Amino acid sequence: MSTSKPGLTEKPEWKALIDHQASLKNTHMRDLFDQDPERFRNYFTTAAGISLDYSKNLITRDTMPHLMALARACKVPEQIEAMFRGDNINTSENRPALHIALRNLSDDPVHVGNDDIMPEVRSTLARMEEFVWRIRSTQWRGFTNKPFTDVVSIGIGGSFLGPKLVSAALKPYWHGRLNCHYVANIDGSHITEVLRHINPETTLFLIQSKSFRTQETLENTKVAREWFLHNGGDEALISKHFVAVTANEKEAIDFGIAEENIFPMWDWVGGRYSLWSAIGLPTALTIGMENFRSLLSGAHAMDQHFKNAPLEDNLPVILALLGIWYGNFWGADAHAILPYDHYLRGLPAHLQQLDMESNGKCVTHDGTSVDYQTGPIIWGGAGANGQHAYHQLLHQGTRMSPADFIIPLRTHNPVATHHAILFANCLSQAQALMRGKNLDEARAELREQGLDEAAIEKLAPHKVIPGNKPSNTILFERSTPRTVGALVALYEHKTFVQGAIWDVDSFDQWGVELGKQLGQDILDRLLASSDDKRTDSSTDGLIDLFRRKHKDDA
Ligand SMILES: O=P(O)(O)OC[C@H]1O[C@H](O)[C@H](O)[C@@H](O)[C@@H]1O
Repeated sequence: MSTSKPGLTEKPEWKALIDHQASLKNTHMRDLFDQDPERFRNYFTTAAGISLDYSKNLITRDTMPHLMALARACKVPEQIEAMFRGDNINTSENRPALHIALRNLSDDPVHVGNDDIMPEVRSTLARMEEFVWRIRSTQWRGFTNKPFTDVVSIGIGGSFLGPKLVSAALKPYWHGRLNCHYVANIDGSHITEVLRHINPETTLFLIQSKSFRTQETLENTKVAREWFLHNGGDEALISKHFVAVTANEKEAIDFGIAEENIFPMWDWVGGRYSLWSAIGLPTALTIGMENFRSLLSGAHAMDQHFKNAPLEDNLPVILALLGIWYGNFWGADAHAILPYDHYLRGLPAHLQQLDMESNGKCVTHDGTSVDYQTGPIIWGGAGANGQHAYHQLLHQGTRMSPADFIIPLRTHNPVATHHAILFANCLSQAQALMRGKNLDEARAELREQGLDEAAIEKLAPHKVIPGNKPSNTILFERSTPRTVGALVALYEHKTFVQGAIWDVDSFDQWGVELGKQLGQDILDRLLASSDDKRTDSSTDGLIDLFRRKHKDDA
């Protein structure tokens, strides 16, 4: 590494963690639980309505102090301050990352340069409020004067996953007549399937794109517009049915969106952090503005906790450090997000973008190549479904993937004893991962079933479950706007802390650009009347296949 400052792996705190990990290699978590009856209490903490049990981790009383020392050596507290202060922490794009301003419900200013951005944030919220009221109260109607029944949000990436997650998470709070649909993919089947079921007279389109340059979003918007014009609408009626959220007002206007129908976005909000802005309009339209403000208040409560709590009690910091512990010192490549809540089933997809786009980086702020692992592969899905599918790998596979079990204490839908069963499933999975089953236990179990000794010896190794697999359990009262807001903000800040330790820019995403550039060139070749350009034999061969097939079709 050609850096003048000592790199992360040269820090004494890093080296101390390597030694500490070596000292724990032969420790089993079940012994740690047996030795300390207070273990649950010692590793349980609550903030902003979210509780975290992190007792089922490969940690002793020395581990967290070591990790906290690393966080301090990496100036995590200073970096938290810098984020809240509005410093240009997105160094490659020379901008701040101020999603915290979008849910700043205090009277405190938030500055970008010398300007307080809060008046603009508040006035946008007020505009959203008025818009939501006009649609929901049916003051604003479709071109045949019928109230809207459907909202179609067209957007992708950060302009899709966040609002989709939150809208689904808060389904119990949907009230009124509005259905909400999302169109993201450039696969024509996506928009076709949505348009098939809606009526142009009663459909409102929300075009969601920070840049207003994203191919998928613009192409899908063109299709929606054509569909509208061919099904009773005309140019003069577009402004009744098309609304945009963007930081690029000019291109939205050029595209044909009426100026008064454009809600602002700002450079200082990353797409994957934007569900709190007007990008959240699909959510606000379905749950109402009061609930949307509660969502913001939950996130704000987590922001306050993150900003003010000591590192030792700081939920995002604890989660981040545990992730560092496994990714950098135990060789884990992945991290599982396992929501035991039907409404939160979109959380793994949202966190995939949040975490992998933020911390999937290989150079530090100053452009030096890292010599350590950065962001993990985020994966997961709803429990208990996953137990009947991929949990097998968690229990007996050779790879390490720490997991977050996420579950509300109470359900919106108390059906029979379902919630107790769901809760039992969640706890038993975490317990099984922690305890496992050793060879003696496997043998004893088979003996009880009456197997002979030869059969026992044959089968027992297959029934051994190593255990010692780490997990967190994240709990809250119920999936409400406030708790969902706090939960999503918790993961945003966790991601930030990890990026701060790895010294990467968590707010850019240059890696996604190359595919876009090459995609345009390939598209030109697919559609051209002839193609004699050559790049590499695989891409050329596949282009030829497509071209031949479409020539055959024609
Ligand atoms: O909101 P837009 O400008 O349309 O961007 C949509 C998405 O596309 C990009 O390619 C980025 O990878 C995402 O971070 C972004 O959220």
